[in-house]
Amino acid sequence: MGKSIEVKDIIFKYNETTILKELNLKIEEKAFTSIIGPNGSGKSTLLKIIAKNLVPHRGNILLGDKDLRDYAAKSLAQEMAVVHQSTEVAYDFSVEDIVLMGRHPHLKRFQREGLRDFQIVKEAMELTNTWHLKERSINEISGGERQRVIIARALAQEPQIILLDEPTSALDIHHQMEVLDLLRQLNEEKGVTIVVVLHDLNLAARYSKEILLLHEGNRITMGKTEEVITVENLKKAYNMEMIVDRNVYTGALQVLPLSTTKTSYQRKTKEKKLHIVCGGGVGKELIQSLYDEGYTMSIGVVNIGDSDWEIANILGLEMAEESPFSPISDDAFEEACRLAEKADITILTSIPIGKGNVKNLSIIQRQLETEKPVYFYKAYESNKKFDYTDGEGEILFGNLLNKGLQVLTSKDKLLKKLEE
Ligand SMILES: Nc1ncnc2c1ncn2[C@@H]1O[C@H](COP(=O)(O)OP(=O)(O)OP(=O)(O)O)[C@@H](O)[C@H]1O
Repeated sequence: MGKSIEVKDIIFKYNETTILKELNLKIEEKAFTSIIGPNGSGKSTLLKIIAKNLVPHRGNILLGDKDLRDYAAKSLAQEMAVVHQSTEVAYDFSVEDIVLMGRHPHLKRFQREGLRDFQIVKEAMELTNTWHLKERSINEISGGERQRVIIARALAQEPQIILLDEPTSALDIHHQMEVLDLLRQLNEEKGVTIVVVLHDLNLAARYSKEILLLHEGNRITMGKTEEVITVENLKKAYNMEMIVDRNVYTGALQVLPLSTTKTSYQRKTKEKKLHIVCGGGVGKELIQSLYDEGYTMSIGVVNIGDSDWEIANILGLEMAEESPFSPISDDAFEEACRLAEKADITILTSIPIGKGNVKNLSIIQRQLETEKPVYFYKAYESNKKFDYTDGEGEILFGNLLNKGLQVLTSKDKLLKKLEE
C-alpha cells in the first residue's frame, strides 16, 4: 500500500538564511506531482527533506500516519527511492552492481542477492534502456546514461514512492520523454507515487497530474496542472510574461515564455504602425518579433482567448475582438477595418480560413484598395489545406493576389520590407 506524504509547518535554514518558510502541503498516494519554481526557490531542499537527507529546523513530515523521524533508513528505503540531481558515483562499480544496490533494502544482513533480485534488476535495466551497459563502469558512461542507470536503481528498489530531482536534465529529448513516459507508466499501472522536480514547464504541464509552484521558499500554489499553469501564477513565480495554451497535437498545456531581453523601457519604438490579421495562434511568434523590433501594432479580428489574442492582450495591443468561438460580427469587422486604416501597413498571416473568419480576408481587400502596403506573411511552404469554406476562401484569396497582395516567405524578408 502506498502512503501519502504530508509536509507540516516546515522551516528550513542554511546557516542564518531561511530557505523554506512554514511550508505545508500534502501529496496523496499514487500522485504524480511536479515541483516547479525558479532557481533557488527551494525545490531540491524540499525534496531532500522529504527524503530525510536534510533535517528541518521546525515542522515534520508524515509518511502515511508515521513521522519520518520514526523510520529507520532501511524501512524508509523500502518505501521510497530517491534520484538526486548529482549522479556522480565515487567508486568504479559496474552498472549492474549499481542497480543491484537498489535491492539492499530488501535483503537481510549478509544475505546475498537471489535469482529474483537479479530478475528485478534486469527488468529495471530493460525499462530504462540500460541493460546493454551492464558490464561497463559507472564512471565510463555518458551523463545521460548514468542518469538512466540511477533511475534503474530506484526502480529495482521497488518503492511505492519515487522522488526525482531534475531527472531529465542530462537527457536528450528522446530520453527525456522515455524517462517521463516510464514514470507515468509506473504511476498509472503500478500506482507508484512520483514526486519530481522539473525545470521544463512544458514537460511538467504534459506529465503531471498535480503541480507545486514554489517561489523563494513559499508555496505560490499547489493543485491540478490546469489550475497551476496559468499566466498569473507563472508571472508571480518567474516575473515574466508567458503565454499558456494547448498544444494542437497532444492537447497538453504548453507555455511560451515571452522575451525578457526587450522590456518596455529598453524597446526603441518605431514610427510605423502595423495591423496584423491573424488568429488561431498563427500570429503569436510574429507579433512577439515585431513587438521586440519596436513596432506599434493592432490586431484583429481575433477571438477572445485565442493565443494570438492572449499575446496581444499581454503586450497591451489594440484589438478588434470577437467572442470566443463566434463568427466575426459586422461590428468586429468594422473595428478591424478602422484599425487597419489607422495603420501604415497591413499584414495577413497564414490563417486557416473558415466560415467564421472569412471576413478577415475582406479587411485585406479593403486595404488593397488604398495606397498603403499590404503583405501576406507566408512563414513556411506548406500544402496544408487552409480553406475550410468549400472554396469561397480560396477564391477570395486568389482575388487578393490578383489585386497585388505581396507574398513574403520569411520573417527576414518581411522585416526588411517593413524598413523600406
Ligand atoms: N548547501 C548549501 N549551503 C547553503 N545554501 C544552500 C545550500 N544548498 C542550497 N542553498 C541555497 O538554498 C536556496 C535553495 O536552494 P535549492 O537548491 O533548494 O533551490 P532549487 O529551487 O532546487 O534551485 P535550482 O532550480 O537552481 O536547482 C538557494 O538560495 C541556494 O543557494
